[in-house]
Amino acid sequence: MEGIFKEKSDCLPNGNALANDEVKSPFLIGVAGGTASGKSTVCKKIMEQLGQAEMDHTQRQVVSISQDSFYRELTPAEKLKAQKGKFNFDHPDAFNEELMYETLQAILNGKKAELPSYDYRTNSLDFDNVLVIYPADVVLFEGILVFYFPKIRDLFHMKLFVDTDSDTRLARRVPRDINERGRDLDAVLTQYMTFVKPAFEEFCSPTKKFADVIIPRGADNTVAIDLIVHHIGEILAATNIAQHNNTVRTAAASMKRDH
Ligand SMILES: Nc1ncnc2c1ncn2[C@@H]1O[C@H](COP(=O)(O)OP(=O)(O)O)[C@@H](O)[C@H]1O
Ligand SMILES: O=c1ccn([C@@H]2O[C@H](COP(=O)(O)O)[C@@H](O)[C@H]2O)c(=O)[nH]1
Repeated sequence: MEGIFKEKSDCLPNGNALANDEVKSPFLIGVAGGTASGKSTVCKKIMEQLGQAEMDHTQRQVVSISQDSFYRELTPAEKLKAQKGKFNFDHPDAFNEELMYETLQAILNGKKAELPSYDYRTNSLDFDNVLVIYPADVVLFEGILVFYFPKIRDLFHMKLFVDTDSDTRLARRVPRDINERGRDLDAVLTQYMTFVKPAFEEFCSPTKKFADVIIPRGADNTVAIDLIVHHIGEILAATNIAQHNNTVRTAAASMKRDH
């Protein structure tokens, strides 16, 4: 997975072109929670309420990325295990921690990043479907273990934990994995009891204590989402004012120089 980062944001295609060496360092929000707790749905709602969802992705001020893009590539033997539902995708070792850290660092340094999507049917990264992350003002990073790795946890400016009861999560995971991830009922339940539930208790649930905001009931919690959206809106407004002031300063300096 070489070449994930592109050069500095001078290649930014939207109107927010950066002046000279100015770096667009985003506000990074981590969104953790158990499987099927509603992490992606919460991120989607936040994007929608900020008017970002319908925007072309090159123009967005808020972008959402998933920890699934950082599953490490499996050896042939591990692939065989995964196909039989016998590989533990809920253990921290299933992720490429170093790449995740470097990528988030690069994004924080205003670089464009290209992330593969994840194909749950083949248990592998899909480099034909790449999500290009342009420098943004707010970046949401969601996944089951985004608060597990201390080095990564320390990068977040704000940490949210989506706290949905485990029966509800299982009831959502079963139809989702069958309909969207190509699994059968038996495999979903066996994987859940063998790996997903024990790993949630050992690795994911203990990270709730690191959260700044816990969102009970996930996307149903409209009050919590409204408060978070309001906070992000204030960050974006402050960024826009700072960018405007910077543009005015640069224009004034260049007029003075030309004079
Ligand atoms: N509040 C909700 N009410 C009903 N279904 C939901 C709700 N939130 C999520 N879902 C459904 O549950 C499944 C998992 O949600 P998702 O947001 O993908 O969870 P996660 O990203 O935590 O795995 C999806 O099929 C989604 O449509
Ligand atoms: O190949 C794979 C990779 C991951 N999983 C399961 O996915 C969830 C994490 O995704 P959520 O959207 O947060 O549910 C994790 O619990 C893994 O068990 C998989 O089944 N196969």
